[in-house]
Amino acid sequence: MSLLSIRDLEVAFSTDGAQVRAVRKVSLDLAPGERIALVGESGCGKTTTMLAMMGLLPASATVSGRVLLDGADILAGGETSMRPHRWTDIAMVFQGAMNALNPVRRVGAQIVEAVRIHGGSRQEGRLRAREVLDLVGLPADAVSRYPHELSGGQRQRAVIALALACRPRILLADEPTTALDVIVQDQIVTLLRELSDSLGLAVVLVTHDLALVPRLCDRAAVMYAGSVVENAPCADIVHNPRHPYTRRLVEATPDLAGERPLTSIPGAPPRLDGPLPGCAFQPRCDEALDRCATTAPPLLQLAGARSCACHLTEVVA
Ligand SMILES: Nc1ncnc2c1ncn2[C@@H]1O[C@H](COP(=O)(O)OP(=O)(O)OP(=O)(O)O)[C@@H](O)[C@H]1O
Repeated sequence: MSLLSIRDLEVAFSTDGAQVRAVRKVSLDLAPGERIALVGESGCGKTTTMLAMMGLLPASATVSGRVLLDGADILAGGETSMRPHRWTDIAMVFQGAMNALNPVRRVGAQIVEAVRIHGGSRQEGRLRAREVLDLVGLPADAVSRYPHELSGGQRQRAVIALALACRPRILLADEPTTALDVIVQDQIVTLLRELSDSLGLAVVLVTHDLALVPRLCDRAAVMYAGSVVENAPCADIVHNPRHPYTRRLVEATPDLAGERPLTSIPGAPPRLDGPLPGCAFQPRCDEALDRCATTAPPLLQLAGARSCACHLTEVVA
């Protein structure tokens, strides 16, 4: 059984009389200790999918579908069913979190507080703070440092330590290396991989940078305009992509394009506040068939534990 399964997740935001359908029928599975990536251009629904898993969407959001933890739906009961699992089973490193640590509280105190909020004593909190700071490779004196006394990479390690405070089984990491230099980026990716291996921690990495994905993850789900258009083991995503959008993403990624010339993807993703007839990628796709403009392709299961939503794949299959 999967540790976490998302089934037919839909999220819409009400804004100025319009409905933004940010997440459309997304289904994902995560096994214990597995590492998956959600990739795609800005605005394709990655963060919204993560926030739905944490039960942290704003009041303007309407959510449907199921989020199953150990087979039980934790979305159906709203906050009452989500709260017991937030941070203790599923934790999140938010986008930009390293700059959102409380600037006037020592790092250790912030971890002690997280433990106490979840029922631990101050003494347990102090012990756990030392443990998690050690786990993320920070020196023992980091416990009494203020965030501004740490480097960017150290602050990101502290944020990861904070997320691990209540021993979650799943870590959602939203753009955890953005705004860090390439050497520190590499250190954070290595840290996440080592933590996942040593703690059996399942990881969902959210990134727009496809080059990061094979360095950390077992498989990747590519999102476009709120939907998963391809889901496959990382090696297949990078070396044998089936969806034209995935192919264009690989060709636009410096570290993955190899000998091929780098090409950007023409045009922009569609607006999500109106109808999307047919395949959402069709206006930017140079392989589109007539039916792509009118009929949305279903997400087809293919051999090799992969799936793809493209009429061309259907033709080949
Ligand atoms: N609170 C909100 N109210 C209205 N629209 C929202 C809200 N949050 C997100 N959206 C819209 O939902 C869509 C998906 O956004 P989301 O942040 O999930 O994408 P993303 O792929 O994570 O992109 P990024 O990497 O830029 O965060 C976008 O069109 C965005 O404008």
